[in-house]
Amino acid sequence: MPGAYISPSILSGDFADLANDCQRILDLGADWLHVDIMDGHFVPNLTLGPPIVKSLRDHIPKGKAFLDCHLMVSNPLQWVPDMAAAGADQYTFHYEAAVEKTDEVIASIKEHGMKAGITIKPGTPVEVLDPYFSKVDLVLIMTVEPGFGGQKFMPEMMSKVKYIRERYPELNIEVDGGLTADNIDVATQAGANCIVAGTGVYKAESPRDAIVVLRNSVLKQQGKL
Ligand SMILES: O=C(CO)[C@H](O)[C@H](O)COP(=O)(O)O
Repeated sequence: MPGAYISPSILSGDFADLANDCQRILDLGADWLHVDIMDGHFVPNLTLGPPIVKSLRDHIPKGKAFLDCHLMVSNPLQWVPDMAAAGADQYTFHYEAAVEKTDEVIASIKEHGMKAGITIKPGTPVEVLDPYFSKVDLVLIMTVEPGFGGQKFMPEMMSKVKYIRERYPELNIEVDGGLTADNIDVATQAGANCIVAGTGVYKAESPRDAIVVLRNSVLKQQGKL
């Protein structure tokens, strides 16, 4: 059975005080840090890139934080070496940006010593990932259109999570977009065990409690609570 991983999206954090902000979220109980990298081309927003990941890594060394990086970029192969050198732990790329090169991207991520994740936008059918489930460490099902935090969770994406969970009981399945304490059970009942939450953690009255609620929902579904 896979673990329960709560991965607050630092997109909702304080970019001008990033290291302290990330340490605060870790101290509040986060398992991973979700790092949203957007190139202004694959999605209509610009965020951060390898230099900032490296800088963050210099403040929070390997082993002290698992950097769960989601690359919303048009050329995922291009950024693998730079992200590995910057200290990323997991490199999740979009199938839509790598259709012809998917195997090559997965191989490159692994050669560079990172965990490999693959993801799809809401409009992409889950079956396109059939050849890759056994080759990756994580599948991310987007529950909003990628590009911005603070959007509404799309429950209709849960059929994709169920499809994967039925076939791969041990695979890490991550959900990302609009997850909060109010809708988390829908995602964990479908089989999600890695939970990204930006607004749902950072804007919660108690981010610490929000992390506990998200994790407990995963643990309950796994019969561990
Ligand atoms: O990938 C993302 C946007 O593309 C973000 O990680 C995601 O939207 C998290 O933010 P929120 O929980 O506020 O929706």
